[in-house]
Amino acid sequence: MRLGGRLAAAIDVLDDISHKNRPAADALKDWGKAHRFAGAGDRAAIGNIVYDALRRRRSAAWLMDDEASRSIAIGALCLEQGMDGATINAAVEGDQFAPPALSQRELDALATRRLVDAPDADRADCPDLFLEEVQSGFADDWVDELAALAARPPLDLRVNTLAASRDKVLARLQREDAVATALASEGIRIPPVEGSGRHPNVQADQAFEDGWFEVQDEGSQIVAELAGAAPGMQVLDYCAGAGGKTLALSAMMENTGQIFAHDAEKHRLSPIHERLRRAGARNVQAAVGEASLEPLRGMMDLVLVDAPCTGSGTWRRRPDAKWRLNERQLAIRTREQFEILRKACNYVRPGGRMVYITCSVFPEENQRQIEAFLAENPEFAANDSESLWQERFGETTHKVRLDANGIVLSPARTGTDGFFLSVMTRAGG
Ligand SMILES: C[S@@+](CC[C@H](N)C(=O)[O-])C[C@H]1O[C@@H](n2cnc3c(N)ncnc32)[C@H](O)[C@@H]1O
Repeated sequence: MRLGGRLAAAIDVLDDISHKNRPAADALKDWGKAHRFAGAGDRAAIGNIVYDALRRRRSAAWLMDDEASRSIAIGALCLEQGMDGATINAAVEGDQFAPPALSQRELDALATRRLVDAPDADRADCPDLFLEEVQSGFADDWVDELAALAARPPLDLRVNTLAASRDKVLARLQREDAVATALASEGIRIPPVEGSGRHPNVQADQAFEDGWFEVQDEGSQIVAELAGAAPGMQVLDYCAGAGGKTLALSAMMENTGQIFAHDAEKHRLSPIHERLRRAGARNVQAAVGEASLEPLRGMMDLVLVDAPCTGSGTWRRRPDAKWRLNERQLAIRTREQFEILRKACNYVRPGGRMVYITCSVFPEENQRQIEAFLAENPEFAANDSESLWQERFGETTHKVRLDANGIVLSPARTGTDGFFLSVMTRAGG
């Protein structure tokens, strides 16, 4: 397929997403099924236009002075792939599968409008509903932070030290421009894709099957490191899900001690068994439902709460979720998070730690939850964020946002997805 056909396909997919309010991955999958002739390169190129248009929906619409699917797809080609109206028109000329060439009105908009002149919320590609949240979280940096959350993400891997070393994995992935991550001690980064390219399918490599690495954003690796799991500990991973953090903790504990991987929903936990097998992790047992945890009350050195959240910190990877999120969903998540904190804290032993994590950048899900929890539970106190960071990452504090009750990671500061972490210690012990 040429650019014109890819652009037409991306516009169809964007229409499908917006008319049916459905996830981008589902719409792309359906398009692929209905167009089996399209090769992997075409699918990747179409996916890039769709995801770029969703990440940069407001800025692309501003540039084109119109918010239709066609306009945001063309705007995304200009913003992310450095094209202009004349280049696009030259590429679609004579292509029967292409959408109509850019009109004079569209060419004029592209020629005269510059993103630096756009209103802040457009430059930030932020939904109006959540402007207050991000402004209160990021203060003067909110436009830069949200713009970074609208950029293409890298592909990050965590080396499983139970099976390989970082040097070994780096050597294996030499051809993929893989480099060691700046902060996470076992992380490897493959840079964001350029143009119509795609990331390598690292999960098809034998090294993945042999358990050498997992796909995990560097931010997720950093918060797992800051949780402070150590060999021999008794750990409850209260919201273990598919086990991304569980696997990181297991390696940090060198396969010793015990991790109870719990989730309220059995189907959420089910992928963990295969992942544990591949990683060679032997210090983890799965636990479904609160009743199974009764014997652990007051016994855990560490309770990890990787809470269900809006995922606003992962908008680079799931930009469609950014536009689907509403205030009701945020309210449901915050209620759940507080209830989970109330329950999970019962398993911490005197002198033990509870670690609260979200992949959200909204203070409502982060700092305010911790303030409310600490006010209700005076036997818990937040650990000092600066010492926590420095113990693990030395003097690199300029890169990270340190609040009284927690640490915030973000694409603009730490080059990671957005994450929040708070470590709280229970009195006694
Ligand atoms: C952010 S995800 C966990 C991701 C996982 N820790 C990882 O690193 O891959 C949150 C998980 O919390 C679970 N959850 C939701 N409500 C819960 C509750 N009341 N108790 C325990 N787990 C819950 C969800 O099923 C979901 O799997």
